Amino acid sequence: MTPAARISAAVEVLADIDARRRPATDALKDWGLSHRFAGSKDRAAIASLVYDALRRKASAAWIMGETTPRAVVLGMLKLQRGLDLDAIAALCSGERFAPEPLTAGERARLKGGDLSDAPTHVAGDFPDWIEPSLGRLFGDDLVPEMQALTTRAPLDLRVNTLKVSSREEAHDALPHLNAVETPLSPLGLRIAPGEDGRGPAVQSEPEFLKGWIEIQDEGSQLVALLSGVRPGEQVVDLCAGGGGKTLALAAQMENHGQIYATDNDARRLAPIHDRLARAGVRNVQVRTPRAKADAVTDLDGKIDCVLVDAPCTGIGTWRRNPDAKWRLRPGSLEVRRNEQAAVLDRAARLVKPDGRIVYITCSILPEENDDALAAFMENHAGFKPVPLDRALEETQLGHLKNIVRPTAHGLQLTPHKTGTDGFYVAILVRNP
Ligand SMILES: C[S@@+](CC[C@H](N)C(=O)[O-])C[C@H]1O[C@@H](n2cnc3c(N)ncnc32)[C@H](O)[C@@H]1O
Repeated sequence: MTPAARISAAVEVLADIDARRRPATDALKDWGLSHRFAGSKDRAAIASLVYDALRRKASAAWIMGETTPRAVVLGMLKLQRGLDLDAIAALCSGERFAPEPLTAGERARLKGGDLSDAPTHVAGDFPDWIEPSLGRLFGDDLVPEMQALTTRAPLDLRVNTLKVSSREEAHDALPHLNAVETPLSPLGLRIAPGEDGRGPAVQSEPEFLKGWIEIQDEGSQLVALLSGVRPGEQVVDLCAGGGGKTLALAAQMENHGQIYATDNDARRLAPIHDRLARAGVRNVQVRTPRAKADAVTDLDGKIDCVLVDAPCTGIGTWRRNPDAKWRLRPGSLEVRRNEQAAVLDRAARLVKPDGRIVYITCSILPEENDDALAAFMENHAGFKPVPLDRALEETQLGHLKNIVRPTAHGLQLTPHKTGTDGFYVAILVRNP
């Protein structure tokens, strides 16, 4: 397919997403099935155009003065891909499979359109109803913070110290990936996104299959390190899901002590078994829930650290899931808030005196972060947040002190500040 034909295809896919209100992955898959002549490179390039258009949906429509899929793609080519008017006009030749030639109005918009008068939610490409909440966190930094969430994320790897002695060893074994060390996590390697937005097929590398490396955003690595889990502790990973954090905790504990990994959704937990085996983890007991039964009741009051990697809106991962932002609704935030209250309540019963809850989300909404903890502490007087500086020093992460955004009870990582996904973490200690 020509580059122009790929643009026509992206416009078609965006129209399908709009018309049928469906996730981008489904629309892209259907397009691929009904256009079997398109090769994998074409499909990747079209997906990349669609995701870039979703990243800049509001701002691209603003500079073009209309919200059609064609306008959004044209505006994105200017804003996200940095193409000038001539380059965009050359793609829109009207020839077979290429988009129709630019109209005079489109030319004028592509030449002169900018975001100087755009409302904040347009300049930052997010739904307007979350502006008051985001404003509470970011203040004057709101637009740059949200613009950083419209960029493409790199592919980060965590080096598994249960299998490899150092980050350098893993790095040197994978020279063809052109990875660099992550600046903040001592365990991370970073691969820049390719031109089509795709990273290399890391999962088929022999080193991945041997468990030397895991795919994990640097932010996720940092919040796991901040939990401060130590060899010998008793730990519950209450929302373990596929086990991303569990694996990181096991490596920090050097396979000593015990982690109980559970989740209320047995299907989400299922992949953890293979991942634990591959990573050489020996100190994790997976507690799969049976029917609705609580799988960790026997541990109440006995646990040093309960990790609550809470269900959340996932706003902090919008770099990776840009279509999620346009599907977010107040109702879904409310559902997540109720779930967060429920998991925190459950965590409280597990913690022993002087033990701690480490609360994590991949969200930047205060409602899911500080507010959730404030509500929790109102009902659980025995829990207090650990001061940020102390938590960072104790986990050898003092270098983050002037980079992260402190909040009332924890800290916020963001693409703008830390170059990571938007993770929030807070540590609450139970009275002795
Ligand atoms: C952010 S995901 C966890 C990701 C995982 N920790 C990782 O690092 O890959 C949140 C998880 O919380 C689980 N969850 C939601 N409500 C829960 C509850 N009441 N008890 C336990 N797990 C719950 C969801 O099934 C989901 O797997």
